[in-house]
Amino acid sequence: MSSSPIGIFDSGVGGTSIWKEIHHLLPYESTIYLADSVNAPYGPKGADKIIELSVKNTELLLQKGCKLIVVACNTATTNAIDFLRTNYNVPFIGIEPAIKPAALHTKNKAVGILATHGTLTSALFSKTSGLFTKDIHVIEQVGNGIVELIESGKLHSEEMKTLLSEYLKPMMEANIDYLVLGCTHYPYLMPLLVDLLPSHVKIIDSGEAVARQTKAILEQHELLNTEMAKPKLQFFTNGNVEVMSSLLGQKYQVDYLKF
Ligand SMILES: N[C@@H](CCC(=O)O)C(=O)O
Repeated sequence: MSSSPIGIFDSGVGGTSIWKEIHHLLPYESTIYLADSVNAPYGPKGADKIIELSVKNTELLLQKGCKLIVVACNTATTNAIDFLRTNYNVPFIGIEPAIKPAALHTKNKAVGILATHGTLTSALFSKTSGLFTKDIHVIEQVGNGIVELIESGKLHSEEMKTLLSEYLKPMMEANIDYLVLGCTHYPYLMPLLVDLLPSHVKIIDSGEAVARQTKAILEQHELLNTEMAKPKLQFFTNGNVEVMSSLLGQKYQVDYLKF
């Protein structure tokens, strides 16, 4: 039904960066967001476990009546979206690292990508990357520890700055002019990254593209909400409510839910 909510899930709070883009583009759509923080990070887990967790989140969103599901997690998309699309009869929107625009626009022919182990080792990522980066130096970096720090409320910590400096060093040495953020937690690092990187480096993520794709698929299925009324915005976490509230902004209510 077109008035039903859009369901969104991530391994934790990171996907709220995608929720913000979706809500900005589609302000009349009701949404239900699930942060599976108790199981974060998904990145180091094997594909079978990531599929199992994605199924659990999907089934809960479907029980809550969602008309479309956004997998607001690169790791879950690259490992589980094919399984979800095959097994559930609802449209799914996924998110993948924006390697294509970076590869098309880099002048230095050098692009950095920061993502999880699960994303960088996935078949879907190697396929996309292989298609667009033949003559480009791609510096891949696993963001070990970043998601854990964000999930524990240490976004602006010294530990985070130290980790990021270490991860960006080889990229700066290779003179990258694009940095691709391949994890939905990472847009929250933007102020830190801007401080650490030279000003000519462009930092890109896929958030806006996901919002546009969500709109296009809703239109295609005639599922766009036609009522211009105040939407119902629900946020659930099985982890720390305060951490999520501080990232999202205090005007939104976050509830604890065991799932
Ligand atoms: N939100 C993350 C998941 C990170 C993790 O749980 O390791 C992503 O987009 O990949």
